[in-house]
Amino acid sequence: MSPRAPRLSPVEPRARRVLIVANPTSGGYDPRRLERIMTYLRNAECTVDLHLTSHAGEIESLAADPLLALDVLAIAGGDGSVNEALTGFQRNDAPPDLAVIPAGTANVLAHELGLPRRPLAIARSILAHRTRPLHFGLANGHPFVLMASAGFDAEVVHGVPLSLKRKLGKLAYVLTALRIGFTRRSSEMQVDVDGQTLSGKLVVATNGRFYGGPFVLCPDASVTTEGLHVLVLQKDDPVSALRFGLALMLGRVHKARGVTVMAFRKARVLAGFPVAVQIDGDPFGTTPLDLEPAATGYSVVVP
Ligand SMILES: Nc1ncnc2c1ncn2[C@@H]1O[C@H](COP(=O)(O)OP(=O)(O)OP(=O)(O)O)[C@@H](O)[C@H]1O
Repeated sequence: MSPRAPRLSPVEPRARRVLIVANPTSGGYDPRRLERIMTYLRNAECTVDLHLTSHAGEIESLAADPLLALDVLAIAGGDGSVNEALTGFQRNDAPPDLAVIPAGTANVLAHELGLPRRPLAIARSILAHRTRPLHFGLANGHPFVLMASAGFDAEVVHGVPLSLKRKLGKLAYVLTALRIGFTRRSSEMQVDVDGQTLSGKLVVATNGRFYGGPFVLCPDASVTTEGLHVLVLQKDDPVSALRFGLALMLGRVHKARGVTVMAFRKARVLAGFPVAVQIDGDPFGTTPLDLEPAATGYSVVVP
């Protein structure tokens, strides 16, 4: 028996044409969950298609297609897959609204937007088609929806083997941090923030509140509000890293000793020799790093 169609009031706007693009390699990919979402949508007379990616970069190309003719492009994947969609939208003059079906390793954006995980609730929110602006930042001109950072955490993102990430999920990051944390060479970075110069060992430009899942990094930030914040951490030795890690788990890292937090419009991160950079949980080369908010946001479906 097919699942019951979600009920909507007649006045609510409806999504009628939906394309779900799923990354089958993402951490929590579940084809049965997608099937159920599609059944709910079809029962509510919505035209829905499913496209499974076969390689990285495919979501970006699809999202850039000006002939998509969709109400909603729903990305079933993690934060990296959503990042690809935003990158594609940058080249699309009339992008559809974005929806996110959370299925990644950390899914920070799902926490930011308070997205549901149950298929019926996801289908309901897509059908109801209530949207908010999704603001994002630019790192060397490339979109990031959650954060861009340089230093130890980016080295971990660069160093975590994909097979370990698939097998252990978030634990793979902890093990990689322990593996490299005691032997790495730390580097001092200079951060020029709106004309002010700071220095530190780890620099995180964040568009949202959360980091690494449900952990609050910057309570004043929100992906649905314009603007970015930067956190500069003065130390990254193993003891300090542990202290900051514990503060993060308690949602107090922004108040920790040795951490500077500020809202900014333009920032530039420089180092004596190249330091690893990550955006939205994926490797993104090395410093220098130019950071700024994007001029406009895209519409994203919210519950
Ligand atoms: N079919 C595919 N094969 C290989 N890589 C893909 C494919 N489709 C998308 N990708 C890439 O996989 C990267 C990671 O995927 P995604 O973010 O969806 O999952 P994740 O890594 O488990 O989650 P998270 O980013 O939350 O940690 C994306 O940046 C995307 O470019």
